[in-house]
Amino acid sequence: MPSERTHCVNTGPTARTATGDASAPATAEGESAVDLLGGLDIETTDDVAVPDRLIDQVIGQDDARDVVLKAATQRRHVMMIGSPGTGKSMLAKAMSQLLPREELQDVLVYHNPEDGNQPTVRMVPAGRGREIIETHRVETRKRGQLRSLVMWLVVVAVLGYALFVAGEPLVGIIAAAIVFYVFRVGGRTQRASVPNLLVDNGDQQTAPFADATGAHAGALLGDVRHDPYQSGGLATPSHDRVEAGAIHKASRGVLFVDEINTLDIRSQQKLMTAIQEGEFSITGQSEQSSGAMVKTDPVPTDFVMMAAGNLDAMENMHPALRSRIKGYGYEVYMDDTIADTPETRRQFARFVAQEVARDGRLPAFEAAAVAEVVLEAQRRAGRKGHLTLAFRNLGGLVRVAGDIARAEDAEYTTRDHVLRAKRRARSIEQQLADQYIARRREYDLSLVEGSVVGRVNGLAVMGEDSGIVLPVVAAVTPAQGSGEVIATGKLQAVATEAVNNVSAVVKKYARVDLDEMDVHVQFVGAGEGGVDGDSASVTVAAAVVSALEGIPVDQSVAMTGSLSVRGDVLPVGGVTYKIEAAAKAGAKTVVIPAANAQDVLVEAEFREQVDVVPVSNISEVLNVALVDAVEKSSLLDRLSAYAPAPPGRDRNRRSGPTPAP
Ligand SMILES: Nc1ncnc2c1ncn2[C@@H]1O[C@H](COP(=O)(O)OP(=O)(O)OP(=O)(O)O)[C@@H](O)[C@H]1O
Repeated sequence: MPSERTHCVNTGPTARTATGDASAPATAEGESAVDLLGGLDIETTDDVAVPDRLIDQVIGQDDARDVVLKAATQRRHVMMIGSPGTGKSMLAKAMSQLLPREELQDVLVYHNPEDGNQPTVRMVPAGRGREIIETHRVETRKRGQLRSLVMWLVVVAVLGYALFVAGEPLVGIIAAAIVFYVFRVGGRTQRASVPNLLVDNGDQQTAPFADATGAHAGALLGDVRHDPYQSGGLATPSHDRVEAGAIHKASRGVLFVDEINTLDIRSQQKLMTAIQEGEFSITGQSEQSSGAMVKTDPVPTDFVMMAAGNLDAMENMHPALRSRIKGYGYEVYMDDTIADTPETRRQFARFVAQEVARDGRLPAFEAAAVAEVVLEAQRRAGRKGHLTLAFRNLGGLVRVAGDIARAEDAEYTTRDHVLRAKRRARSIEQQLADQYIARRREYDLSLVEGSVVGRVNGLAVMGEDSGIVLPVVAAVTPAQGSGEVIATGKLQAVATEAVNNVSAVVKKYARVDLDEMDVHVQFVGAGEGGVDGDSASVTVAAAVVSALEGIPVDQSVAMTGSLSVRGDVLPVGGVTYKIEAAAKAGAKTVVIPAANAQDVLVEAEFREQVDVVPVSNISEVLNVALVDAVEKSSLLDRLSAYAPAPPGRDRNRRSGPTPAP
């Protein structure tokens, strides 16, 4: 639960302008921390008010928020589909705060004297369950004490009679043992009269929230424990062995199941029954267990279901379960990004304050540190004019920065802490990519100087956020029969696809018939991962054309882009990370699809290192990548008839510095 905070600054549109170092430029584009905070007048996140209700803490996801608010009043189910860490479980918890608490009940399970294997169930208002149990316990204790007293009196009487009157000590001991046993067995009947408090809502401040993500059948549906002592009066009464499942604990509250498709089919079917009937009997889940004999009366399962997952989850979940949720509720797709406006920036400042409050140990963030988080949110969005909504990862950055500050006993988390955290909180893929780049340097695989025929520095993405330079080498030889595409390594399919994409373009202008040539393509140093045939197609095309025409490629140029059969360069993903990888590897120019120009948000340190050239068609790519030669002019002339380059763009007149983010 979020801690309550003093309300100091309204993160709404009326906030004033900040003072102090927050007004210093924080980005190369000259945006000050104040701008990056949407004009917020704060020194640290201590000055930012954190709302009490979770639903008010949710940033972005307007559709999902509306749905949750609506579903809470109507008690409808919700299915949320979207990327991890965008707030699905947060919204589910928020829903539990919105549902009325007054209706909560406790559930008690009683021994059934007529059939010990069918315990009876009773519902009482929340909090009453504990009172009932306590009353029963006190009564049982009193009766037990009286019983013990009586038992010891009888034992003493029996022993006394046997010893002093009958003179038969052995008979007396046996008789006393029988008395002792009879009283013990009787005592068990007394224990059986104490009910089992199956669902205890006594302390619930809000409607319950049960997270059944990855739960096994017993945890989801309830279970009856196995009893190894089933004879000799030692058995535990069956009602005492009954355990509630998440579906019972969530009754009148929220049952949250993330990655819903990972629940086994049988559990999904039972879940459906629980949703439909609003009650579900508890029985032992293991057929070999003595618990399997036991089945309680139905226990209420009147919960609101909040299911979540990614798109795969929706495809793989039981269709009937999906239709049940859909039929009695809403489906909502989570947003990945949100428009970057002063208002959303202020909300991001609140996000940092929320995470600091939630963690409870992190030093508050200075305004400039918050601005750096907003910058990172811009970068991670991968779209110009947007901020990422992948808050779990962004929260990770906040925590690492705060932890660094804490380790240094700093009073506040500063911009420098955030910058260091960004380096430290690299994903596995980023770490791998850096190792990969270092290793390639060692083996001299990264060639970023001079010119080579048929070799082009392509760019690829590992994971979601790590670029690598992936050179493509092509050679063209006359074919024995009809020409083939031959790729070395495991990337035959990728290479064939890329060459097929470019062959239409090549055929139009080439002086040789590509069908009569074998095209050899090699992705240098690539494993299976990282290479997406589509985004490599411009690279493959440039390598093949260079090899066909014998014109060297400038190795300081790296490129990415997808090629249409008409020769247009189409947008691809991960351009920012690719540009950064090219800069790290030492490239001087990066060719990207013009349509991606607005997505570029390169870290300041790389901005001066590379010249980014947005292009729209293959002739522009070749114009930039091929070194000046007579053959090049002839090639470009032939190409211009097919895919004319925009006027004024030639190798000596590139588009200038990195486009502003
Ligand atoms: N929209 C949001 N607004 C504010 N904070 C958020 C938002 N989304 C996520 N967070 C923060 O990130 C944390 C993790 O988010 P949450 O667990 O809700 O993600 P999720 O979508 O359920 O992810 P997963 O599907 O991986 O479980 C939250 O506890 C919260 O601190």
